Amino acid sequence: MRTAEGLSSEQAAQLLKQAGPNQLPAEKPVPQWRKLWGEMTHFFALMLWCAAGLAFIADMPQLAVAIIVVVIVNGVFAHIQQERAQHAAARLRGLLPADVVVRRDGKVRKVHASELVVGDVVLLAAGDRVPADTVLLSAAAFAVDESMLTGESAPVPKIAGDPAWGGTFLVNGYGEASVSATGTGTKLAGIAALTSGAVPPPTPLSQELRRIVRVTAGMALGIAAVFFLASLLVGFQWRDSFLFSIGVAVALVPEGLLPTVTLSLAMGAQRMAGRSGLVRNLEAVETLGSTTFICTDKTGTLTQNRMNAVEVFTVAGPVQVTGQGYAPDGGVQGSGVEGAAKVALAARTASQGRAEFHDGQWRAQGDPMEAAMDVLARRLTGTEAGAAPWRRLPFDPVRRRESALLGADLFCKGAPETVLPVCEAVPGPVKEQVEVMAARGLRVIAVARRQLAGAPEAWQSTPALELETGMELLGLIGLQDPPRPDVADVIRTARQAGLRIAMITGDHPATAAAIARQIGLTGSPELVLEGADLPEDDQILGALLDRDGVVVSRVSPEQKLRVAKALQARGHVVAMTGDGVNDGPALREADIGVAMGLSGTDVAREAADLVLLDDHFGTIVAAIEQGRATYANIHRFLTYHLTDNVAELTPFVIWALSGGRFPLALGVLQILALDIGTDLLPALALGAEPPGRRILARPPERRHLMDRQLIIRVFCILGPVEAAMEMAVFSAVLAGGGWSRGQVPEAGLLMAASGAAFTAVVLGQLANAFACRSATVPPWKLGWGTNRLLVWAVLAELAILAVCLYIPYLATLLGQAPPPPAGFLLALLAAPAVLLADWIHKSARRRLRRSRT
Ligand SMILES: Nc1ncnc2c1ncn2[C@@H]1O[C@H](COP(=O)(O)OP(=O)(O)OP(=O)(O)O)[C@@H](O)[C@H]1O
Repeated sequence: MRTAEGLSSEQAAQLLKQAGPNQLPAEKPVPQWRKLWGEMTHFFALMLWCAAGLAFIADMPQLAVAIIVVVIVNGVFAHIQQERAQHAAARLRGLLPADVVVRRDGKVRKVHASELVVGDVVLLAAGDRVPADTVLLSAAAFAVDESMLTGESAPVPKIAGDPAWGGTFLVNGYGEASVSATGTGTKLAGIAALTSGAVPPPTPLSQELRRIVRVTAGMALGIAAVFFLASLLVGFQWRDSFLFSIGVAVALVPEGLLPTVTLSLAMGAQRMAGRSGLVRNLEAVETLGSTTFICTDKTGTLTQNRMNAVEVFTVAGPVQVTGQGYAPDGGVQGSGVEGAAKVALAARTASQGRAEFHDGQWRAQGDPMEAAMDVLARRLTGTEAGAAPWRRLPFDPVRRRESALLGADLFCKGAPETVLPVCEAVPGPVKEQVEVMAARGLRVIAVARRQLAGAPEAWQSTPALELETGMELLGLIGLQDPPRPDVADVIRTARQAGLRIAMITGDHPATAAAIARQIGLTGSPELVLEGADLPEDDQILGALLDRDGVVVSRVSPEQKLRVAKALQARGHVVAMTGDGVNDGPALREADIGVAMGLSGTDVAREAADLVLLDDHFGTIVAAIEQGRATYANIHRFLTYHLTDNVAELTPFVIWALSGGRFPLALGVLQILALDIGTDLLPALALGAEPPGRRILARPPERRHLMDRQLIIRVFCILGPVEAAMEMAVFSAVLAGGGWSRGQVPEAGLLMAASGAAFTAVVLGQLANAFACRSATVPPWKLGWGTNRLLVWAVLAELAILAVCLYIPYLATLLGQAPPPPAGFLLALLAAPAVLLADWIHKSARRRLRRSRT
């Protein structure tokens, strides 16, 4: 059934129906109940379970039940958030490119990897992931990385007849292979089942969160113990003392924090995807936010990757080739057109990429530079590509050239520095001409030929380095690749955001410098380095590169890795792009490895944290913007949550300081109602805040989530004001009801006063939610309605407040009653009080910053 031409579409469709898609078996999903159980047995939850158990022992069943309800509600909520985040991550993974080149119906076509069937003939090139188990039909310099199957990282050479296993990566050469097993039938499927339990190492964000959990839990337990002892000393019964200490512990545990962080990251990731940036793990969103240095390549990222050969230089002189982009028509001006045609034909033979004519334009199939060679040959000779070479010596970034053997001839094209030295005679003006063309921003490719002596078979297995010697130089081709139109603006924006940018390219220094100048990337003074000249010492290298606008040309993948390490050693958070087969180590080493979705290799995508679906430099900056926004959001709702904790803890502190003479304003159940009732939705809405306009107008910050600014805001400004209002309202209602210090207030009065205190905290938090939207600007300047979700969330918060106050059963359970009208009016003041304090603090900070600068 299989022919060298591959299957027909009908055969493939039928086989696909029979065998099913070429997908690894889905990991056996963890049952929902197990996940839910996990949410109810993590550290915070265990603390609460203990509290509930102790409450039972202490004969407080109501409290125990309430705490259990809290654990369950919180667990379900966290579970829903995690599921949503995981679905979002899975959806994003589904967007990753997964096309495979096959022969079907006698034609070369692209199909989705999942559509492969046994018998398909796939075309593989260096950088590809082998899409299914295959047997090689032909192979040239074919070497695969099988480390995912065997753990062995050295590339394994393969020849025709050898198997190439699905999931491995082709790191060198090219070939054709026939699919022998797909999906669950592949070798990888068996192994994937074994390794699916592997746990990835913790990321900086998860470490930071663990730190916060440990600190807050430690604080909660410590303070609760102090309260327990204090209340015993004051003369309370152990049962009451115990009740207080549970209240304190519960008040200090930010229950909803972790799921809110996960969801916020997932939302950030989804927004990035909306702007063509795909993160491969959620935590990368946060790391992107703290990026300080971008190392970007040139072709396709800063330029359009629409190569066009505009000049051919032969010994007879330069020939200008006209024709816009890939437009079909084009002419030639200059002498020696015949010589130029010879150069073009040789370059095309040494290329695998081709151009196809569609909708009045040439479109690249494969490498755009090689497609440009095809267009050039068509323009100069009017001929289509002829017979295929019988052997290819594919491009690699060390040789920087590519050759093909056709009949008794070897045709070679590549970087002039690597082609000219292997030519027998290089006419004087050629080297000069390379510099002249490169200085105009052209990518210069040298083209050469060698006539092989004897029968071609004798050269069948001669290594590339031996074949590519003693050549005759045919000429130079100058290719133009215009910069992306908006890249200069993006670079300006990135600069405003305090990001440093370096161009790290494999191209010629003069070409790279010219493009860098065109797009305004070069710094002053201009610094253009060559890979070979980089200092040996890593510290000196770091010091040399640690500035804006450096161009490093002719770099090898190993040098890229050194650059990433050297900049990290200087304290930078480095984003590094890469698309080649050997870029994996540099991408993994960088804090953010960035791969290309359109032009990059599967190898690079596999190693990357961020995949640019449009290959555009601007997408990196947009992703950094979103990363910063997400970090700011986590900061926002952390500020919001912790402020509430201050208001929740204060009644206990005052009660303890007064030696138990001042009644307790809030009970444990009210605190739980605040934490998981009124607070959760506004916190979520803060996590969804869109990026602020000025988020890229600030320099990058590398800071802890719980930094000094947050601690001052929470514990010195917002928290104390909210707590002061709560206690003032509580005291006022008590006093209005005739209570005086030292007395035990009558139960109804205490409940009404407690209801007023509860109301004050909820309204204070309502204002706080708006205040937390910005760390510098008061909420009225942001516009009250610019985060719609927050408006809905505070409306829901008010509804929950009303339910907690006016549904008698619930109010009694919480230990409160609706406050009297005067108490209610007073509680309303909590909102403007928080806003006022926030405004004064922000203005003072602004003034301080101004006076400092
Ligand atoms: N297919 C090819 N055939 C021959 N020579 C090539 C080919 N591709 C690239 N070269 C040569 O090798 C040099 C380095 O190319 P390489 O692809 O490694 O650079 P790069 O890092 O991807 O460049 P950029 O930063 O522009 O994306 C090029 O400047 C060119 O001279």
